[in-house]
Amino acid sequence: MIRFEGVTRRYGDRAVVDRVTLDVPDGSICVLLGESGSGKSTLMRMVNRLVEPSAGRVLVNGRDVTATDPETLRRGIGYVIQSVGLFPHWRVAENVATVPRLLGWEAARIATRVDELLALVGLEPGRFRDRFPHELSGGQAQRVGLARALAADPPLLLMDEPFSALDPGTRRGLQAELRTIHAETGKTILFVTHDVEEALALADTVAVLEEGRLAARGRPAELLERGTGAPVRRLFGEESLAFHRLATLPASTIARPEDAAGDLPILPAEASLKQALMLMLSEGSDRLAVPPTGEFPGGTLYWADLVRPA
Ligand SMILES: Nc1ncnc2c1ncn2[C@@H]1O[C@H](COP(=O)(O)OP(=O)(O)OP(=O)(O)O)[C@@H](O)[C@H]1O
Repeated sequence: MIRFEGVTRRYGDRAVVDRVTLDVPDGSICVLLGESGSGKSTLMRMVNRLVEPSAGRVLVNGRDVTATDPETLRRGIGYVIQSVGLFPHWRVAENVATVPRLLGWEAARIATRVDELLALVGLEPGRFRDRFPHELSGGQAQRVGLARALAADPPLLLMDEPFSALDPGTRRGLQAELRTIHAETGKTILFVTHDVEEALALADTVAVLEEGRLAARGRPAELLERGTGAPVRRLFGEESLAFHRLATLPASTIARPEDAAGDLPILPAEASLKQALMLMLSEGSDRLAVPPTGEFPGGTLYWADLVRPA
């Protein structure tokens, strides 16, 4: 779906993006992760032509983006940014309808679509469609920004640190909702963040940028395998690498296939080993019951087993 082919962007004699080659498959969430100034936003902005490459090519569906005029290109790509950028004098419904109006949809179709999208992003249409942006919390405004980006049903979404300004609880809630929306809509999502936990919570694949170069790439569990390279260790922190690795492994992988005896705290099978560790600490228990689900027959998770894969 998106292909970066040897993409470089120079400002003066400095390459802020340096020969990046990367594929983002259809329907996946790829997170660009790196420290401030590593070139994440610049790389992303070459997809919708807010920045042009100095060398190399960006292809969307096999087509070089420079072959499509920027306006047409952008109408087919949802874009969500940290500052949201809602029009302050337009109501929520008008903001969400920006692209459908540009595309000339009929009023009734737009109204239906707006309500459908507000519900999708967790805002009750009756309560929110007529509000102005200043009547929204930061988290609600971000939800409206996401609804607006999804309005014309673009197959591709670019999200540049969309949740960075939110408090941790709201941020985790929106991350979970983005995963649900992704599962329901099958969009291809390119997501920029400098937050390693956010990357692990969202990504199918993580692409690590360091000083403009692609320093590592893989599924979260692959990326954090023992023996991972220096850029990943630097970014995740040497001393917390093992802790982050637990977040990439599901509890079901190491639960012992035995019935939970007694009254143990319950952990869902799809929870990560990091969540298991947190539950053990908060409940003061060295065992957890993992109930059966799907293929998983159920079992018991032991503290002693948990510390081994880390
Ligand atoms: N228009 C520009 N002119 C000159 N330098 C630029 C320009 N845009 C970006 N840069 C530089 O390119 C580098 C990469 O910037 P970019 O915004 O892509 O990084 P980033 O990884 O997204 O950082 P952050 O997480 O802080 O947003 C930075 O050093 C920045 O100062």
